[in-house]
Amino acid sequence: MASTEEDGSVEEKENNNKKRTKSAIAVAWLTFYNIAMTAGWLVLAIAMMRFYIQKGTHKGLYKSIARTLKFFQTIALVEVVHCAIGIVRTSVIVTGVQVCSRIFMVWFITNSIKQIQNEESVILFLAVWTFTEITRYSFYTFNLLNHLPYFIKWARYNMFIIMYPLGVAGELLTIYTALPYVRKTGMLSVRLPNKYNVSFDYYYFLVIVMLSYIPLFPQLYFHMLRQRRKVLLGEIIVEKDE
Ligand SMILES: CCCCCCCCCCCCC/C=C/C(=O)SCCNC(=O)CCNC(=O)[C@H](O)C(C)(C)COP(=O)(O)OP(=O)(O)OC[C@H]1O[C@@H](n2cnc3c(N)ncnc32)[C@H](O)[C@@H]1OP(=O)(O)O
Repeated sequence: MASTEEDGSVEEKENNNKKRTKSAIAVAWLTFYNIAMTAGWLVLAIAMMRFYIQKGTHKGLYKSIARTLKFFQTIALVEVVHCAIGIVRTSVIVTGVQVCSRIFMVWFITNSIKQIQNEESVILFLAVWTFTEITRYSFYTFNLLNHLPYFIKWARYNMFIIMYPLGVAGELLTIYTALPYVRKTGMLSVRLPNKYNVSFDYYYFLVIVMLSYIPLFPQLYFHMLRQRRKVLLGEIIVEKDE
């Protein structure tokens, strides 16, 4: 009996150690990831500001930062994996919609349709994304290091109230501007007849994507409002009790 209890406690200790090691690895990875992403988006912010100051126009700005943008935005797919394996407490669906819609904007709209790259709406969503991501990743980094300045927390859970609609406006305007080019060129579309007997019209697909913002965006926005209430108002209640 004594030996079983002893075994049990050894096993328990081993399990606890494993859990601790796993979470330490997860914390180390997330810290590295968030620092790298903060740096990446900071590089983008500086590159955009430098371009504008030097050239005095936004024309050509997208092209100058395209590579860095594609790299850091595509890497964000890792965040869906973070949720799926449970190292961050966020919904796979919410994160998936957020990340995939961004990747879609970058690769299948802005990168594929050169004629729209100099539109003001592109600069609008780029500026909004950049500000949001610098705030978000630095929030996660400082939070993981247990040294979170209040202004970063405040910015993370307040700025989205304006930034989210602005970013979405920039994205929708960009897709809208792309529609005539897509229709004219028939890009990424599959016409009948063909040997697989399938057809796909990218123009109508984009119309559906635009319409899908109507049910999906409010869900993301209300998710963030709930997070805001949890983090900001929750903390106020705790402070009052203390
Ligand atoms: C095929 C084509 C498909 C097209 C589909 C089209 C439809 C699309 C419709 C909508 C489109 C939206 C487009 C987006 C536009 C913009 O981004 S505009 C710019 C403004 N944007 C924002 O403000 C973004 C706001 N959104 C987000 O922050 C996220 O994307 C999120 C997923 C919604 C965030 O939510 P969540 O992670 O749940 O909230 P948090 O409070 O930040 O975190 C919760 C907990 O998880 C921890 N955590 C999360 N990530 C990390 C991490 N990287 N590292 C460490 N920790 C992390 C976080 O600390 C929290 O933990 P706890 O404190 O323990 O709760």
